[in-house]
Amino acid sequence: MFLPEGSQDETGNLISNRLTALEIFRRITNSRNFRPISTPVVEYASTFTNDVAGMDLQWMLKWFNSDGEIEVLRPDWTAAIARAIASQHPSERKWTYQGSVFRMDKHGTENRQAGIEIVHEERFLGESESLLTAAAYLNELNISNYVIELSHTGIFEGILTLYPLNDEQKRQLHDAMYEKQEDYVKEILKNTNAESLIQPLIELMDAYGSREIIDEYKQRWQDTPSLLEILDQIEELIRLLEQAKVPEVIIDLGRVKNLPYYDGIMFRGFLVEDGSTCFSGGRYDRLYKQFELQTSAVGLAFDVDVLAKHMPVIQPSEKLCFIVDSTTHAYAEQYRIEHPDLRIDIRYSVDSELVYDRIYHVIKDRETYKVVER
Ligand SMILES: N[C@@H](Cc1c[nH]c[nH+]1)C(=O)O
Repeated sequence: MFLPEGSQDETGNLISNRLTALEIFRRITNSRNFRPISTPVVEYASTFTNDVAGMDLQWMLKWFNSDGEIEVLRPDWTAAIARAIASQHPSERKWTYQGSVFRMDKHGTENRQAGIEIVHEERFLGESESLLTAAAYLNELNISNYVIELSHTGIFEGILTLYPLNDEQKRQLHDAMYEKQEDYVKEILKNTNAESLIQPLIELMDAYGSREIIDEYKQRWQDTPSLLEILDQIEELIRLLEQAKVPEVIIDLGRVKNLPYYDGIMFRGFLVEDGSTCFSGGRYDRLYKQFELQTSAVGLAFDVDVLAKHMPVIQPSEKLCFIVDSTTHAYAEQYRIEHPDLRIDIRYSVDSELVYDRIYHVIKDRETYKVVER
Protein backbone atom coordinates (compact mmCIF):
# COMPACT_ATOMS: atom_id res chain seq x y z
CA MET A 1 0.00 0.00 0.00
CA PHE A 2 1.58 3.26 -1.07
CA LEU A 3 0.61 6.92 -0.79
CA PRO A 4 0.24 9.42 -3.62
CA GLU A 5 3.15 11.79 -4.09
CA GLY A 6 2.95 14.67 -1.62
CA SER A 7 0.98 12.70 1.00
CA GLN A 8 2.63 11.37 4.11
CA ASP A 9 1.97 9.63 7.41
CA GLU A 10 3.34 11.18 10.57
CA THR A 11 3.99 10.04 14.10
CA GLY A 12 5.36 11.37 17.37
CA ASN A 13 7.14 14.63 18.08
CA LEU A 14 6.19 16.56 15.00
CA ILE A 15 2.52 16.04 15.79
CA SER A 16 2.89 17.08 19.45
CA ASN A 17 4.78 20.19 18.36
CA ARG A 18 2.12 21.04 15.82
CA LEU A 19 -0.68 20.66 18.35
CA THR A 20 1.25 22.80 20.82
CA ALA A 21 1.84 25.44 18.13
CA LEU A 22 -1.87 25.50 17.27
CA GLU A 23 -2.91 25.72 20.91
CA ILE A 24 -0.55 28.66 21.53
CA PHE A 25 -1.86 30.37 18.38
CA ARG A 26 -5.41 29.97 19.65
CA ARG A 27 -4.42 31.46 22.99
CA ILE A 28 -2.50 34.40 21.50
CA THR A 29 -5.20 35.33 18.99
CA ASN A 30 -7.90 34.97 21.61
CA SER A 31 -6.05 37.32 23.94
CA ARG A 32 -5.83 39.87 21.10
CA ASN A 33 -9.57 39.66 20.39
CA PHE A 34 -9.53 37.72 17.13
CA ARG A 35 -12.70 35.77 16.41
CA PRO A 36 -12.33 32.16 15.20
CA ILE A 37 -13.74 31.28 11.80
CA SER A 38 -13.81 28.06 9.83
CA THR A 39 -14.84 27.41 6.24
CA PRO A 40 -15.47 24.05 4.55
CA VAL A 41 -12.63 22.02 3.10
CA VAL A 42 -14.62 21.58 -0.13
CA GLU A 43 -15.53 24.73 -2.09
CA TYR A 44 -16.36 25.76 -5.65
CA ALA A 45 -13.19 26.38 -7.63
CA SER A 46 -14.55 29.77 -8.73
CA THR A 47 -14.09 31.18 -5.21
CA PHE A 48 -10.35 30.97 -5.87
CA THR A 49 -10.08 31.21 -9.65
CA ASN A 50 -12.35 34.21 -10.31
CA ASP A 51 -10.78 37.26 -11.95
CA VAL A 52 -10.04 38.96 -8.65
CA ALA A 53 -8.72 36.04 -6.59
CA GLY A 54 -6.86 34.91 -9.70
CA MET A 55 -5.44 31.63 -8.40
CA ASP A 56 -4.36 28.97 -10.89
CA LEU A 57 -6.72 25.99 -11.14
CA GLN A 58 -3.85 23.87 -12.39
CA TRP A 59 -2.42 23.42 -8.90
CA MET A 60 -5.67 22.67 -7.08
CA LEU A 61 -7.03 19.28 -6.08
CA LYS A 62 -10.27 19.25 -8.01
CA TRP A 63 -13.14 17.22 -9.47
CA PHE A 64 -16.52 17.73 -11.13
CA ASN A 65 -19.62 17.47 -8.95
CA SER A 66 -22.85 15.93 -10.24
CA ASP A 67 -23.97 19.30 -11.69
CA GLY A 68 -20.76 19.58 -13.70
CA GLU A 69 -19.30 22.32 -11.47
CA ILE A 70 -15.66 22.15 -10.43
CA GLU A 71 -15.10 21.67 -6.73
CA VAL A 72 -11.74 21.87 -4.99
CA LEU A 73 -10.09 21.11 -1.68
CA ARG A 74 -9.50 24.51 -0.05
CA PRO A 75 -6.30 25.85 -1.68
CA ASP A 76 -6.27 29.10 0.33
CA TRP A 77 -7.89 30.43 3.51
CA THR A 78 -7.85 34.11 2.63
CA ALA A 79 -10.14 33.91 -0.41
CA ALA A 80 -12.45 31.46 1.40
CA ILE A 81 -12.77 33.78 4.38
CA ALA A 82 -13.44 36.77 2.14
CA ARG A 83 -16.34 34.82 0.61
CA ALA A 84 -17.61 33.84 4.04
CA ILE A 85 -17.54 37.23 5.73
CA ALA A 86 -18.39 39.53 2.84
CA SER A 87 -22.06 39.22 3.76
CA GLN A 88 -21.50 39.71 7.49
CA HIS A 89 -21.93 42.91 9.46
CA PRO A 90 -18.66 44.86 9.24
CA SER A 91 -18.43 45.37 13.01
CA GLU A 92 -16.35 42.19 13.32
CA ARG A 93 -12.85 43.02 12.12
CA LYS A 94 -10.38 40.42 13.30
CA TRP A 95 -10.58 36.77 12.30
CA THR A 96 -8.41 33.76 13.09
CA TYR A 97 -8.33 30.28 11.61
CA GLN A 98 -6.41 27.01 11.70
CA GLY A 99 -6.46 24.18 9.19
CA SER A 100 -5.04 22.69 6.03
CA VAL A 101 -4.71 24.12 2.56
CA PHE A 102 -4.18 21.82 -0.40
CA ARG A 103 -2.01 22.84 -3.34
CA MET A 104 0.12 20.76 -5.64
CA ASP A 105 2.72 23.49 -6.20
CA LYS A 106 4.06 23.12 -2.64
CA HIS A 107 6.20 20.39 -1.12
CA GLY A 108 3.52 18.03 0.02
CA THR A 109 -0.02 18.67 -1.10
CA GLU A 110 -1.33 19.33 2.41
CA ASN A 111 -0.03 22.28 4.29
CA ARG A 112 -1.29 23.23 7.77
CA GLN A 113 -1.78 26.91 8.38
CA ALA A 114 -2.73 29.13 11.29
CA GLY A 115 -3.62 32.63 10.23
CA ILE A 116 -5.32 35.94 10.85
CA GLU A 117 -7.29 38.29 8.61
CA ILE A 118 -8.09 41.89 9.56
CA VAL A 119 -10.87 43.49 7.53
CA HIS A 120 -12.51 46.96 7.55
CA GLU A 121 -9.67 48.32 9.69
CA GLU A 122 -7.63 51.47 9.25
CA ARG A 123 -4.68 50.63 6.95
CA PHE A 124 -1.72 51.09 9.28
CA LEU A 125 -3.47 49.58 12.29
CA GLY A 126 -4.36 46.43 10.31
CA GLU A 127 -0.83 46.00 9.04
CA SER A 128 0.86 46.63 12.35
CA GLU A 129 -1.56 44.41 14.26
CA SER A 130 -0.86 41.58 11.76
CA LEU A 131 2.88 41.85 12.24
CA LEU A 132 2.79 42.42 16.00
CA THR A 133 0.58 39.37 16.38
CA ALA A 134 3.10 37.36 14.36
CA ALA A 135 5.95 38.62 16.55
CA ALA A 136 4.05 37.92 19.79
CA TYR A 137 3.31 34.41 18.58
CA LEU A 138 6.90 33.61 17.63
CA ASN A 139 8.01 34.94 20.98
CA GLU A 140 5.57 32.65 22.75
CA LEU A 141 6.92 29.70 20.75
CA ASN A 142 10.44 30.60 21.94
CA ILE A 143 11.52 31.28 18.36
CA SER A 144 13.66 34.41 18.40
CA ASN A 145 15.93 33.83 15.44
CA TYR A 146 13.77 35.18 12.66
CA VAL A 147 13.65 38.02 10.16
CA ILE A 148 10.60 39.93 8.93
CA GLU A 149 10.74 41.01 5.30
CA LEU A 150 8.60 43.85 3.95
CA SER A 151 7.81 44.54 0.31
CA HIS A 152 5.04 46.19 -1.74
CA THR A 153 3.17 45.18 -4.90
CA GLY A 154 2.97 48.82 -6.02
CA ILE A 155 6.68 49.14 -6.77
CA PHE A 156 7.09 46.68 -9.64
CA GLU A 157 3.55 47.34 -10.89
CA GLY A 158 3.98 51.11 -10.62
CA ILE A 159 7.25 51.06 -12.57
CA LEU A 160 5.69 48.96 -15.35
CA THR A 161 2.94 51.53 -15.92
CA LEU A 162 5.65 53.99 -17.03
CA TYR A 163 6.54 51.80 -20.04
CA PRO A 164 4.63 50.62 -23.12
CA LEU A 165 4.13 46.90 -22.41
CA ASN A 166 1.45 44.42 -23.34
CA ASP A 167 -0.16 42.00 -20.86
CA GLU A 168 1.96 39.05 -21.96
CA GLN A 169 5.18 41.02 -21.47
CA LYS A 170 3.99 42.11 -18.03
CA ARG A 171 3.24 38.51 -17.08
CA GLN A 172 6.65 37.35 -18.28
CA LEU A 173 8.41 40.15 -16.41
CA HIS A 174 6.52 39.21 -13.27
CA ASP A 175 7.80 35.63 -13.60
CA ALA A 176 11.33 36.83 -14.30
CA MET A 177 11.29 39.06 -11.20
CA TYR A 178 9.74 36.29 -9.11
CA GLU A 179 12.59 33.96 -10.04
CA LYS A 180 15.08 36.87 -9.93
CA GLN A 181 16.35 35.96 -13.41
CA GLU A 182 18.25 38.86 -14.96
CA ASP A 183 18.78 37.10 -18.28
CA TYR A 184 15.10 36.49 -18.70
CA VAL A 185 14.34 40.20 -18.11
CA LYS A 186 16.87 41.07 -20.82
CA GLU A 187 15.42 38.51 -23.19
CA ILE A 188 11.87 39.84 -22.77
CA LEU A 189 12.74 43.50 -23.25
CA LYS A 190 15.59 43.38 -25.76
CA ASN A 191 14.73 45.12 -29.03
CA THR A 192 11.39 46.36 -27.70
CA ASN A 193 10.50 49.99 -27.13
CA ALA A 194 10.78 49.36 -23.37
CA GLU A 195 14.45 48.37 -23.50
CA SER A 196 15.31 51.18 -21.08
CA LEU A 197 13.41 49.24 -18.40
CA ILE A 198 16.06 46.48 -18.32
CA GLN A 199 18.50 48.38 -16.11
CA PRO A 200 15.99 49.61 -13.50
CA LEU A 201 14.50 46.13 -13.15
CA ILE A 202 17.85 44.45 -12.75
CA GLU A 203 18.81 46.99 -10.09
CA LEU A 204 15.48 46.43 -8.38
CA MET A 205 16.24 42.71 -8.09
CA ASP A 206 19.17 43.64 -5.87
CA ALA A 207 17.25 46.17 -3.80
CA TYR A 208 16.94 44.08 -0.69
CA GLY A 209 18.56 44.26 2.72
CA SER A 210 18.41 46.59 5.69
CA ARG A 211 16.49 49.86 5.90
CA GLU A 212 19.28 51.99 4.35
CA ILE A 213 17.95 50.82 0.99
CA ILE A 214 14.95 53.01 1.57
CA ASP A 215 17.10 56.15 1.81
CA GLU A 216 18.91 55.20 -1.38
CA TYR A 217 15.67 54.66 -3.28
CA LYS A 218 14.13 57.86 -1.88
CA GLN A 219 16.86 59.64 -3.80
CA ARG A 220 16.38 57.62 -6.96
CA TRP A 221 12.62 58.00 -7.01
CA GLN A 222 12.46 61.61 -5.87
CA ASP A 223 10.42 62.55 -8.95
CA THR A 224 7.86 59.75 -8.59
CA PRO A 225 5.51 60.63 -5.71
CA SER A 226 3.59 57.33 -5.83
CA LEU A 227 6.79 55.33 -5.21
CA LEU A 228 7.91 57.73 -2.49
CA GLU A 229 4.61 57.22 -0.74
CA ILE A 230 5.17 53.46 -0.74
CA LEU A 231 8.63 53.93 0.76
CA ASP A 232 7.08 56.09 3.49
CA GLN A 233 4.54 53.39 4.28
CA ILE A 234 7.25 50.74 4.57
CA GLU A 235 9.35 53.03 6.73
CA GLU A 236 6.44 53.72 9.06
CA LEU A 237 6.02 49.98 9.65
CA ILE A 238 9.73 49.44 10.20
CA ARG A 239 9.73 52.16 12.84
CA LEU A 240 6.90 50.48 14.71
CA LEU A 241 8.51 47.04 14.50
CA GLU A 242 11.78 48.42 15.80
CA GLN A 243 10.00 50.07 18.71
CA ALA A 244 8.30 46.74 19.40
CA LYS A 245 11.78 45.13 19.54
CA VAL A 246 11.27 42.77 16.62
CA PRO A 247 14.73 41.18 16.12
CA GLU A 248 15.37 42.06 12.48
CA VAL A 249 13.45 43.69 9.64
CA ILE A 250 14.61 43.66 6.03
CA ILE A 251 13.15 45.10 2.84
CA ASP A 252 12.87 43.63 -0.64
CA LEU A 253 11.81 46.39 -3.02
CA GLY A 254 12.01 44.07 -6.02
CA ARG A 255 9.72 41.37 -4.70
CA VAL A 256 6.64 40.63 -6.78
CA LYS A 257 3.49 39.08 -5.41
CA ASN A 258 3.27 35.33 -4.85
CA LEU A 259 -0.53 35.40 -4.79
CA PRO A 260 -2.49 37.33 -7.41
CA TYR A 261 -4.83 39.09 -4.98
CA TYR A 262 -2.20 41.08 -3.10
CA ASP A 263 -2.28 44.84 -3.65
CA GLY A 264 -0.15 46.73 -1.20
CA ILE A 265 2.29 45.82 1.51
CA MET A 266 3.49 42.19 1.62
CA PHE A 267 5.29 40.47 4.44
CA ARG A 268 7.14 37.26 5.12
CA GLY A 269 8.85 35.76 8.13
CA PHE A 270 12.03 33.75 7.67
CA LEU A 271 13.70 31.46 10.17
CA VAL A 272 17.41 32.25 10.28
CA GLU A 273 18.39 28.63 10.94
CA ASP A 274 17.64 27.42 7.43
CA GLY A 275 15.92 30.32 5.66
CA SER A 276 12.53 28.63 5.62
CA THR A 277 9.43 30.82 5.39
CA CYS A 278 7.37 30.54 8.57
CA PHE A 279 4.69 33.09 7.68
CA SER A 280 3.54 35.01 4.65
CA GLY A 281 0.87 37.61 4.07
CA GLY A 282 -0.09 41.03 2.88
CA ARG A 283 -2.78 43.51 1.92
CA TYR A 284 -5.57 42.41 -0.42
CA ASP A 285 -8.34 45.06 -0.44
CA ARG A 286 -9.21 44.16 -4.02
CA LEU A 287 -10.43 40.69 -3.05
CA TYR A 288 -13.50 42.37 -1.53
CA LYS A 289 -14.30 44.29 -4.69
CA GLN A 290 -15.90 41.14 -6.17
CA PHE A 291 -18.54 41.51 -3.43
CA GLU A 292 -18.92 45.23 -4.19
CA LEU A 293 -17.19 46.12 -0.97
CA GLN A 294 -14.71 48.96 -0.88
CA THR A 295 -12.75 48.09 2.21
CA SER A 296 -9.39 47.37 3.76
CA ALA A 297 -8.12 43.80 4.23
CA VAL A 298 -4.78 42.47 5.40
CA GLY A 299 -3.55 39.29 7.04
CA LEU A 300 -0.97 36.58 7.24
CA ALA A 301 -0.73 32.84 7.70
CA PHE A 302 1.84 30.76 9.52
CA ASP A 303 3.08 27.50 8.05
CA VAL A 304 2.53 25.32 11.10
CA ASP A 305 4.51 22.43 9.61
CA VAL A 306 7.58 24.67 9.40
CA LEU A 307 7.04 25.91 12.97
CA ALA A 308 6.63 22.38 14.30
CA LYS A 309 9.94 21.42 12.75
CA HIS A 310 11.77 24.35 14.35
CA MET A 311 10.22 24.48 17.80
CA PRO A 312 12.63 23.63 20.62
CA VAL A 313 12.31 19.91 21.39
CA ILE A 314 10.04 19.30 24.33
CA GLN A 315 11.71 16.68 26.58
CA PRO A 316 9.26 13.81 26.81
CA SER A 317 8.41 12.83 30.37
CA GLU A 318 9.50 9.44 31.77
CA LYS A 319 7.50 6.47 30.52
CA LEU A 320 6.11 4.49 33.42
CA CYS A 321 4.39 1.14 33.24
CA PHE A 322 1.94 -0.16 35.86
CA ILE A 323 1.46 -3.90 35.70
CA VAL A 324 -1.99 -4.73 37.06
CA ASP A 325 -4.64 -7.42 36.93
CA SER A 326 -8.39 -7.08 36.84
CA THR A 327 -8.57 -6.52 40.63
CA THR A 328 -6.00 -3.70 40.66
CA HIS A 329 -6.81 -2.09 37.33
CA ALA A 330 -9.37 0.38 38.72
CA TYR A 331 -6.93 1.51 41.43
CA ALA A 332 -4.21 2.12 38.81
CA GLU A 333 -6.68 4.10 36.74
CA GLN A 334 -7.55 6.27 39.74
CA TYR A 335 -3.82 6.80 40.39
CA ARG A 336 -3.40 7.94 36.79
CA ILE A 337 -6.25 10.45 37.12
CA GLU A 338 -4.74 11.86 40.32
CA HIS A 339 -1.28 12.23 38.69
CA PRO A 340 -2.02 13.86 35.34
CA ASP A 341 1.59 15.00 34.87
CA LEU A 342 2.97 11.46 34.86
CA ARG A 343 2.98 9.33 31.73
CA ILE A 344 1.61 5.97 32.82
CA ASP A 345 0.83 2.99 30.63
CA ILE A 346 -1.28 0.23 32.20
CA ARG A 347 -0.48 -3.34 31.13
CA TYR A 348 -1.35 -6.85 32.33
CA SER A 349 2.12 -8.12 31.40
CA VAL A 350 5.26 -6.74 29.78
CA ASP A 351 7.37 -8.62 27.27
CA SER A 352 9.84 -5.91 26.34
CA GLU A 353 11.08 -3.88 29.31
CA LEU A 354 13.07 -1.57 27.07
CA VAL A 355 9.96 0.34 26.10
CA TYR A 356 9.61 1.85 29.60
CA ASP A 357 11.86 3.91 31.88
CA ARG A 358 10.34 2.35 35.01
CA ILE A 359 8.06 -0.59 35.65
CA TYR A 360 5.81 -0.96 38.72
CA HIS A 361 3.57 -3.70 39.98
CA VAL A 362 0.25 -2.68 41.51
CA ILE A 363 -0.45 -5.09 44.35
CA LYS A 364 -3.54 -5.57 46.45
CA ASP A 365 -2.70 -6.51 50.02
CA ARG A 366 -6.02 -7.20 51.76
CA GLU A 367 -7.87 -3.92 51.39
CA THR A 368 -4.88 -1.70 50.62
CA TYR A 369 -3.11 -1.16 47.30
CA LYS A 370 0.60 -0.71 46.81
CA VAL A 371 2.65 0.49 43.88
CA VAL A 372 6.02 -1.30 43.99
CA GLU A 373 8.88 -0.71 41.62
CA ARG A 374 10.10 -3.87 39.92
N1 LIG B 1 -3.37 33.11 2.23
C1 LIG B 1 -1.98 33.50 2.19
C2 LIG B 1 -1.55 34.14 3.48
C3 LIG B 1 -2.35 35.35 3.80
C4 LIG B 1 -3.24 35.53 4.78
N2 LIG B 1 -3.76 36.76 4.64
C5 LIG B 1 -3.18 37.33 3.62
N3 LIG B 1 -2.33 36.46 3.08
C6 LIG B 1 -1.11 32.28 1.89
O1 LIG B 1 -1.58 31.15 1.88
O2 LIG B 1 0.08 32.44 1.69
